[in-house]
Amino acid sequence: MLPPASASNQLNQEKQLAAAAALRWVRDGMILGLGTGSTAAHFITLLGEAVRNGQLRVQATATSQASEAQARELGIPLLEPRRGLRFDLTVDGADELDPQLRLIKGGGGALLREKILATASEYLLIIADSSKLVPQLGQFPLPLEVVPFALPWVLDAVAELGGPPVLRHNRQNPQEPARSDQGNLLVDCHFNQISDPAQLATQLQTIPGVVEHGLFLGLARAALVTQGEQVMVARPGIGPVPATGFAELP
Ligand SMILES: O=C(CO)[C@H](O)[C@H](O)COP(=O)(O)O
Repeated sequence: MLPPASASNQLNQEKQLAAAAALRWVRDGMILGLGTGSTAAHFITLLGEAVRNGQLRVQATATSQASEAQARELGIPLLEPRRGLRFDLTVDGADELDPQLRLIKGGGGALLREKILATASEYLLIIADSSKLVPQLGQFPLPLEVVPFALPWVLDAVAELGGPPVLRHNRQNPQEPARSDQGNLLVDCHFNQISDPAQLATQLQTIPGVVEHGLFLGLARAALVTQGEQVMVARPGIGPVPATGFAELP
């Protein structure tokens, strides 16, 4: 097994390769959704270069304040939310994806805006390193965005569902809870194995005070997952097979 530093370098390289492959799915004139996290950040960097070089003219909306700041700094034209706004393509990372392209997202705390943009997109393309593809969801703790007042009751309800909940803390200031861009709390639920993601999603949706959960079901149309140096493409229930490059959108 690789030592941790080399393993994380390798995963970072895989993220960069997946991001570079995703750039080839972007067409001139597209309206894009920009994801959040380290893999999405690689994509935004490459997109910014393509915009600066005049290779691509696009407009975009970001799924977090962090991604928005990065895109603004790189000169990517940004669109505010408005009625009727739809995205041709949203490119985002994931914490876990299974062979049906069901996802766990929200490790970076942006699950609410990520789900809003994914739902408003014609095409959600996931980019990921090889560690993210799993046979069954649940090893990665499932994030919830929770209204602060509701926290105690949400913790009780999630514990009853069999996913021991842990309130996420601010990395810079561990005494404080982590907050989403909306000012809500984040709770990570340790289910370990999620045998029926659809049933769990329904159960979580009915808990008052849960603003959103990190299960993304039926939203991803394709995923670019790098294994070593090879970028693979997976579609729900199909693949992964080596990605061939251009014109992957149906
Ligand atoms: O859902 C997310 C943020 O809320 C990210 O897409 C997810 O956490 C993956 O992050 P990374 O690309 O850094 O591994």
